Amino acid sequence: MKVGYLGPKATFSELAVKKVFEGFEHKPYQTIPECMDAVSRHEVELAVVPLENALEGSVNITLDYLTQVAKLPIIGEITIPIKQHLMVHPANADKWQNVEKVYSHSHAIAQCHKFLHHQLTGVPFESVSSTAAAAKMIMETPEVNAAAIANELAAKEYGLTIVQRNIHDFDYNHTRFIVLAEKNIDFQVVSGSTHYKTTLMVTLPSDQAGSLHQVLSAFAWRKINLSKIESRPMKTGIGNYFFIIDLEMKLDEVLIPGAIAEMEALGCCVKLLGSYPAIMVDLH
Ligand SMILES: O=C(O)C(=O)C[C@]1(C(=O)O)C=C[C@@H](O)C=C1
Repeated sequence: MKVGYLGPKATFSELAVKKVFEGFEHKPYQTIPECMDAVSRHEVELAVVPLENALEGSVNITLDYLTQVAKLPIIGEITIPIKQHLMVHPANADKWQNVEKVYSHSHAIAQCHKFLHHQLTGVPFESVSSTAAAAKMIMETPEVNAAAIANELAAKEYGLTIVQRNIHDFDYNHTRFIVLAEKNIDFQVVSGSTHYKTTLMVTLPSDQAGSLHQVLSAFAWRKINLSKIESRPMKTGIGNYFFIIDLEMKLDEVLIPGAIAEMEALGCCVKLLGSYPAIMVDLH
């Protein structure tokens, strides 16, 4: 079975895939939408893409492309610890404090703002498609005194020298990855996890005061615990949002269907994005 992930080799996405999908064929893709399209094209059976980082929040392209274009079921979630390091080409190791530019994924840069502000004040940074893509670029351009923010595996994969370790601003740094598949693949068998979550996409009726309160009440009186609610633009005009709601329970036959029916009766549009096992992986 093939698993697509945000590449190139040595991204945090690959770390998650290597840890959970041992024995599967792993296939890197340049962007998150390309990962999802590969599942839709049946090029791979599964895709693992980043959804949310503990310091920087949601990876918006994942949410938007999943809900607006790919519309693939979420069948699993993998959370891994994130350690960001500053790395340079070995030829530039002794002059890293004078780097001309820092490259990484936008979320990795955001996780290291304090370090960049205090240790590399005024040095410009540029977002690229992933942390490993930044590392690969630094390896290919030794003549430029630039740095990448990436993980330990990327330094090894691309022969870079880590000049500053753990530059992320806060210690408790994790990223949630979602596993997407068209086929009904049982992630509990792969992960061994029995901790389930259910994710819904809810659009409120227009111009109905109190509708969000009604949505939250539909879960509250059923004692369904929410672990997240987040709004995202519908892209139909300023102020038009949909809500992503994570429930801390597996889809059952009474409570969640009852809450969905109640919300729909109140004029909401509700879509089940998935009910799936979630696993926290220790990379050691
Ligand atoms: O670029 C990578 O290495 C990724 O796997 C993407 C990603 C992300 O999008 O958040 C994953 C974990 C980190 O938060 C930094 C980047």
